Amino acid sequence: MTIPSFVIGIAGGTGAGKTTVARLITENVGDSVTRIPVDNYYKDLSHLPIEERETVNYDHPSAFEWSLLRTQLENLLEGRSIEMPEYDFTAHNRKSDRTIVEPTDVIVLEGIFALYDEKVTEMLDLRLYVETDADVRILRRIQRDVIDRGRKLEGVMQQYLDTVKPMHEQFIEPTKSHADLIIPEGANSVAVNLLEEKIRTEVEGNSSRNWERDSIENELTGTLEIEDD
Ligand SMILES: Nc1ncnc2c1ncn2[C@@H]1O[C@H](COP(=O)(O)OP(=O)(O)O)[C@@H](O)[C@H]1O
Ligand SMILES: O=c1ccn([C@@H]2O[C@H](COP(=O)(O)O)[C@@H](O)[C@H]2O)c(=O)[nH]1
Repeated sequence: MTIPSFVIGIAGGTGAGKTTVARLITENVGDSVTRIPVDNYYKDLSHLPIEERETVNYDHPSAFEWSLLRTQLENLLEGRSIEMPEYDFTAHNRKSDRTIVEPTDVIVLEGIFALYDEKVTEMLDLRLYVETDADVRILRRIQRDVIDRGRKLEGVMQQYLDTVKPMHEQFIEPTKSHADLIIPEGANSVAVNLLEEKIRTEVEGNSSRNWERDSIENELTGTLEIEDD
């Protein structure tokens, strides 16, 4: 059983480069890392027709099932596997399938609201906010939403002006104050290299959470290790 030793939260606006930073800073730790997209915890809207789901404000905190995210993160931190929901951006809805996620040494929680909920934020060992100019972010978003998420340009522009931009200013940008580190211009190589090194060190066993992990494991196995020195 693995008790995660290092939990990282990566927040930032849409298109800021959160997923890219998450991938780059953890690509050298192989199977020791699990990525949890906060987007997977959008509420299940199966009871609404697609026309109504298209009009939901997905950039408001109330769009998320926070209780499920808290519980699942707690379970992972205590060494239990979870059934993580999956999300379909084209259908604006949760998928019927869930993914079994086993706890690993490093957990990366990533999403626009990764630093929003107090209880979730308390569970993080390192809080990052990726900061990228709004014009760069909207250009990236247009490209992604039209190509990968099957949206029309007019719809993407309207959604940006109606909800994405104002919610970013009201709710997402202020979470920057919860960050330990602000990463300018997304995946910049200096920040990526430093964070990569930090994560490697944590995986190799130097984190404070390892003390907690050892004691939980000892409790569970009923053993007590006495150090010689
Ligand atoms: N530093 C960067 N330079 C150039 N393109 C980038 C950079 N970071 C991310 N991108 C590109 O921008 C798009 C959005 O990045 P992504 O990491 O998915 O953002 P987010 O997860 O914050 O929405 C992707 O196509 C990605 O390849
Ligand atoms: O059904 C949905 C759910 C979410 N969105 C948009 O997604 C982004 C968050 O994803 P990023 O990868 O961080 O960009 C958020 O701004 C929502 O507006 C959506 O369009 N439809």
